[in-house]
Amino acid sequence: MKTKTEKKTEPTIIIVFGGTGDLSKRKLIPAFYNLFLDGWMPDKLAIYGLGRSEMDNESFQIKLFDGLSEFSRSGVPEPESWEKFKKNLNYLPSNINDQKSYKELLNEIEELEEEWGQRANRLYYLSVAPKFIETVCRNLKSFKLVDDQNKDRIIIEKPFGYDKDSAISLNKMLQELFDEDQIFRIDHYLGKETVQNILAFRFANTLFEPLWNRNYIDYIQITVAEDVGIGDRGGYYEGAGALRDMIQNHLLQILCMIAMEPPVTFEAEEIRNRKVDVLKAIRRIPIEEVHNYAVRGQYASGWIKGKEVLGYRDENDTNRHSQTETFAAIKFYIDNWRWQDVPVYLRTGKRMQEKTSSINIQFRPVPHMTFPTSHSDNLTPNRLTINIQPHMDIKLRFMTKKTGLEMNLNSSEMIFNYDSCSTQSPEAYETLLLDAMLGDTTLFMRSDQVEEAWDVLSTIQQAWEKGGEDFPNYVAGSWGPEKAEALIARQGHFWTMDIKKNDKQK
Ligand SMILES: NC(=O)C1=CN([C@@H]2O[C@H](COP(=O)(O)OP(=O)(O)OC[C@H]3O[C@@H](n4cnc5c(N)ncnc54)[C@H](OP(=O)(O)O)[C@@H]3O)[C@@H](O)[C@H]2O)C=CC1
Ligand SMILES: O=C1O[C@H](COP(=O)(O)O)[C@@H](O)[C@H](O)[C@H]1O
Repeated sequence: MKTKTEKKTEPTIIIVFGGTGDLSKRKLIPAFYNLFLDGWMPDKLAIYGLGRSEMDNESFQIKLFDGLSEFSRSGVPEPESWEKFKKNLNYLPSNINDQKSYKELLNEIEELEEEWGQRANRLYYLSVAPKFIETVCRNLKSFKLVDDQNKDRIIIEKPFGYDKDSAISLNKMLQELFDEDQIFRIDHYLGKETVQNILAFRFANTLFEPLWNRNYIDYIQITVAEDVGIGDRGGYYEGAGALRDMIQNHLLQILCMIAMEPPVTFEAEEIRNRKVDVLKAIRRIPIEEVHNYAVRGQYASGWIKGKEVLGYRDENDTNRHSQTETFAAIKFYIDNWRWQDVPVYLRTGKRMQEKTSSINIQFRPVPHMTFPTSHSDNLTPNRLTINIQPHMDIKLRFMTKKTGLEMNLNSSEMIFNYDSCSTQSPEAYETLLLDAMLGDTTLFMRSDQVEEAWDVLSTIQQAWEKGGEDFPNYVAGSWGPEKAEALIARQGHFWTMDIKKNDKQK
């Protein structure tokens, strides 16, 4: 298997539908720029931003420069690097619904390829609302902008469908037009350094794998908490909610990486097969049982870090009686030999007290208490914490003797901290865009993964669509609704954010 360095990207033309949009400015162009700075981009490179807005190349470049200055991990571009990079940036006014635009795009691409004296790899990034995906794809095919004989690829942003049926139709349409290995369904969490590291941590060490099962693990928690609200994405979010926006993709994908069986090789299909096995094994929750397994919430106004913030219904004034959840917590079980009866708790929410994403693997308590109770007050079960962001580290909690003449116990931690690494972590989009250019689908979602993930959630979606929740039910700046505490407390478990006082071994 070749490394990325050995593969080296071939002459490439990148076409961003939605090039004037938020994602392009904040994530995509900064990612392309950093790949360029780090020498990953081919010498023959062109990036086309597409949108309806009227502007010329120069104003487009200025807009992107501002975006880079604000959002790129490398900060304000150095003049020399920027001058070199901006030569690759072009703007093409275009309307997705107008066939003339595809003809113009084809002319533009063919002229450039003629100038280069060769056919380039064409990478189409669909950074547009889901309703446009079909129109763009059908036109890419009919205008022969994508050719399956060449290394042309299409990146599709989330949300991928709205539910299982819509995802199946979307997949059907895409697979009619393109080969599966040309389709890159992106989930940016899979590009995060800390998420990719789960595979290295689990499968490049002998230490943890023997313990990684129901015999030693009591329960698993995955939290993705955000302190931001929905901002100006209300139009999209109102029709999505936390279940579709975060759980269906990011949290279930993290769960797959935690729970999957060891892959035999690091090949894309092998990794994707092992992940889809997990999704298939997740126990489906009967619709009448949903209230026992899943909790939803919506934020009211409150305070975050000393700043007063609006409630969801005020922030998103499209629906004053909105029943859209901005928080979701779910208890799952995975029905297989490794994980039978181990609860897996997922939770995510907006306007929570802090931005923090972490995975906690809670090990079982010791089977027998060797030490006298008076000396073991602090005895806590082992716990492995994988902090995804903003703190990036892996912590292993274990018991040690407290220094002194008595045999008293103390909880200690071993920490691997990414700050100690000599190289700065690339942004998730950098990893994923480079992989897409190289044709590596490992970190992208295959059609069956997406459909299976929707299937896992389908009864929850049905139950929640009926409405009936007394929203808003949590204050901005808290850790979500009280029911989320009860969901986990019922089994004597607790969310690790609130552990300080109660974290004693039973
Ligand atoms: N922003 C984010 O953080 C994230 C976004 N996503 C997904 O990425 C996609 C894009 O999101 P985002 O950038 O936020 O959206 P924006 O609303 O900011 O951008 C939408 C883009 O679509 C273009 N557009 C709209 N209608 C047309 C049309 N008829 N013809 C041509 N272009 C059109 C707009 O250009 P113009 O107005 O110039 O026509 C604009 O460039 C969505 O699917 C979203 O769900 C996913 C994860 C995070
Ligand atoms: O996909 C999405 O992710 C972001 C959170 O991403 P992060 O990398 O900042 O953790 C979330 O805010 C957004 O609602 C969702 O669409």
